[in-house]
Amino acid sequence: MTDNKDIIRIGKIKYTNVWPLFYRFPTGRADLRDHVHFEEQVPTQLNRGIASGEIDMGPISSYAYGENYQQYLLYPDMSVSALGEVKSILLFHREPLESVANGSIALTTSSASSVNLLRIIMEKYYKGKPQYSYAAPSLTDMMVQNDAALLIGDDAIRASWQNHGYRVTDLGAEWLRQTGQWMSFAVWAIRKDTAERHPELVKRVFEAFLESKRKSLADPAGMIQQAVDTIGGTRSYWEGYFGGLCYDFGAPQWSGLQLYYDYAYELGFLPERVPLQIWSDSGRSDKTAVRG
Ligand SMILES: C=C(O[C@@H]1C=C(C(=O)O)C=C[C@H]1O)C(=O)O
Repeated sequence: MTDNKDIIRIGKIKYTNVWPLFYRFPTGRADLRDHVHFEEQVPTQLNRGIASGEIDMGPISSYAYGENYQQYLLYPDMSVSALGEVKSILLFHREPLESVANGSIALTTSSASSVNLLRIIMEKYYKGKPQYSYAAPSLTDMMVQNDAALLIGDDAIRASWQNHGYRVTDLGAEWLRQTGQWMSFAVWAIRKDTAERHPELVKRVFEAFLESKRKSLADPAGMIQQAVDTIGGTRSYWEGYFGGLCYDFGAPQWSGLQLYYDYAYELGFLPERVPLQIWSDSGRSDKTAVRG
């Protein structure tokens, strides 16, 4: 039985990319209604919130899991991943990447996974260490004093619709080109102490997320219309956007993400090799599969 006092604080990424996992989440269901509370923020805020314990679980930057994996487990079967083009992880630049690699890049303050994916790509494949600075996500302002700008999420989507005249590199496509691998940008992390304290509720929330994913992807019309109404663009744009992302998290995604962590470790961004600790429905960490 779920204790009446049980409540789980769930982070929600403030971008359209996570909608399938939330759009049909059965928030009003009797066994969830008083037990889940959502906090909507950009990824870097959620990364900090879950690390400090203000949030119990939810999607965070995959890089943030790597920084603090000792404290977390990962739900299987849910992520924001792509094999190739993402459409919302975009580097805008004036010159070819070979020259950007020795130039200056403005980075959105909302990202951790994509920022470090960019650093990996620059160092490993373009042999460069550009000068990085953080900036608010405005393409026009970021390009005033820089050779390139990294945007993610809806900021990247909106910028891609501007008549900006820059070259655009989709980092998911570039990662696939260089490695042949998947990339997972967001993973669903649960604090281990939460999984231990509320095993039943953590299982119920897992099933609720999967229900939302299944229903949203099977019948995406309402979600797509809401994206058109709130962000803009056409129905066919959003069909292509949601269709190009993958919300699964299994062996193919694990292998791409493990390579990303291995490179981040090799280049000295992360202090240790990162194991993928997957939650299993006992909710107990001692029964949890460890990969990597
Ligand atoms: C696909 C995306 O993935 C995101 C990128 C993240 C990051 O770079 O840290 C974190 C979560 C995801 O929302 C996107 O934002 O468009």
